[in-house]
Amino acid sequence: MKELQTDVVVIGAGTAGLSAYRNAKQFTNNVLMIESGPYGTTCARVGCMPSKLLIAAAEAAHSITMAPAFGVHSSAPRINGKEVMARVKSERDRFAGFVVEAVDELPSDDKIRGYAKFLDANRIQIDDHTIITAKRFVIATGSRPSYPGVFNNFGDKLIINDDVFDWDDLPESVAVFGPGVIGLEIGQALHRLGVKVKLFGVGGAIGPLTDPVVKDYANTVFAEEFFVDTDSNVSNMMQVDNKAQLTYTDKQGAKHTEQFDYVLAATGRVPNTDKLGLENTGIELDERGVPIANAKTMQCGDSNIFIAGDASNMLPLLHEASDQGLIAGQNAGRFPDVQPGLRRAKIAAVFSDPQIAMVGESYKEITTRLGSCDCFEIGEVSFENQGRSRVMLKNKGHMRVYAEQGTGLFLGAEFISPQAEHLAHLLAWAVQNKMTVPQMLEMPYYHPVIEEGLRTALRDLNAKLKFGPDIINHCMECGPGA
Ligand SMILES: Cc1cc2nc3c(=O)[nH]c(=O)nc-3n(C[C@H](O)[C@H](O)[C@H](O)COP(=O)(O)OP(=O)(O)OC[C@H]3O[C@@H](n4cnc5c(N)ncnc54)[C@H](O)[C@@H]3O)c2cc1C
Ligand SMILES: NC(=O)c1ccc[n+]([C@@H]2O[C@H](COP(=O)([O-])OP(=O)(O)OC[C@H]3O[C@@H](n4cnc5c(N)ncnc54)[C@H](O)[C@@H]3O)[C@@H](O)[C@H]2O)c1
Repeated sequence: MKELQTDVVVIGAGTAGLSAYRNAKQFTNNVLMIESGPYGTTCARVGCMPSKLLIAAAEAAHSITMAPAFGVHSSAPRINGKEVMARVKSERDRFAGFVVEAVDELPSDDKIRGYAKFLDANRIQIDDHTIITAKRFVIATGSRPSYPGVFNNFGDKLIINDDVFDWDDLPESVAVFGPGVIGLEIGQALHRLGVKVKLFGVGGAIGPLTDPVVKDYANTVFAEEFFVDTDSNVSNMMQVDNKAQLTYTDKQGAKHTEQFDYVLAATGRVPNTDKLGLENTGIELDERGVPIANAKTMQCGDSNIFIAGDASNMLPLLHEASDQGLIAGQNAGRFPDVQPGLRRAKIAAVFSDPQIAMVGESYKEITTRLGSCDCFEIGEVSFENQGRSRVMLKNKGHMRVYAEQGTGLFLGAEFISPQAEHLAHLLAWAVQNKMTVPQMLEMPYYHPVIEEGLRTALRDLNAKLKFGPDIINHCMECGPGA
């Protein structure tokens, strides 16, 4: 067994780990980074980037399908699955290649390959070849898909997101379990690329939404396009004749037994903290075995251990992994001088069509915090008659915006709409700048743009806060269809 000593060990070379490594290095040269899997990060290899590449192909196909509604006719799209997957993989490899190149440039003595496990609060063992004694640690081990054990009945027909991006061709049929972010994005993209998709969920949940009005709208709009049952009843899961077979009960109560080429488990992810030997460190863990950390410093209790990225189970998103890695890395580097870092306004976007976005406090968080005190108001807008959205034939969506009574402080929003990714940024900037609804209405709005829909929602909110007049339907000074 090789023995090493260092100041800081970063476990995991994903987005959070790389950020932590770089930032810890600002304070000490003695930083080691441990990685058990391939370099390249989850985001670039099997996450954000390949999923958006698949969605881009689906959007191309969908725009051809929609063209006749504009009077533009061509033959129906012919989808070549091999070419679709070839582009997804070659572009994905390009993105992941940049990360691998960056890792290659790091000093080779700083990088150790193998699976790290804590022996105690100052020692980790890597596989069966190295023991490292370190003063501080950053856990940046990411997350992995989690699904009920019964799914294993599908045998090798059960897949996770990673497997989709290994395909050389598109399959004929996929049953997707979990209409959360991954299931919705990949499920709708596959459907638009001509794959027979059935998307099954539980309890009516859809995407990350918590606002019942927006959730209901999203449920309806996706179910109009393809088979989505967010409150499904599925049984008899098994593999038969080299196919995944299951029985589901439809909304009319009829039972259907169907076979699929694959079942995609998109039923959520769990932090990779359960096999790290954390019980040997003395740090406090929550009921899921995830270290309890300070969200401003990423420090676990007052220990020498920090955590970042999906492993922290705070907000499993790329920009959060990067920010948390920065904070954890700097604090591990300069420990015991631990300082709070910048935590930005919350923002999340789902790249479905229509897109879904959440900004600031969610409906669930606001109602939990403020209960039924009537101290917040909700403004809303439908995008069905919104001018720019109708022009583009993208007029599907509903937005709800929340603000505090009395102060008019903008708190957050949940919505499904065209170009939600962009609206979400405007709103997140407003949350971070602690803007009030009247201040947001003082900002410029061009015409005709989707942002005019946001303005309508804010005007509605402003009126409900008693800061402005009631909203007028078809208001003339707003511009036609605004
Ligand atoms: C399909 C999909 C689509 C997504 N799309 C988006 C998106 O559009 N936008 C967005 O913001 N986010 C998206 N995400 C989420 C985003 O990818 C993650 O939040 C982010 O990649 C997490 O980074 P990380 O550094 O925490 O983990 P990772 O990048 O997974 O890094 C963790 C690393 O730790 C290593 N490791 C684990 N255990 C050990 C150990 N014991 N010893 C050594 N090494 C270990 C792993 O091998 C891994 O390389 C998506 C995720 C998925 C799955
Ligand atoms: N666009 C993006 O930013 C993006 C894209 C993909 C993933 N991500 C990140 O990855 C995280 C994980 O995504 P995810 O989609 O795996 O998880 P998720 O938590 O978003 O969704 C899981 C879904 O599975 C459902 N579910 C649970 N058990 C089920 C069962 N037995 N049968 C059917 N449905 C079941 C849940 O009700 C939920 O709707 C997200 O929270 C997000 O932070 C982000």
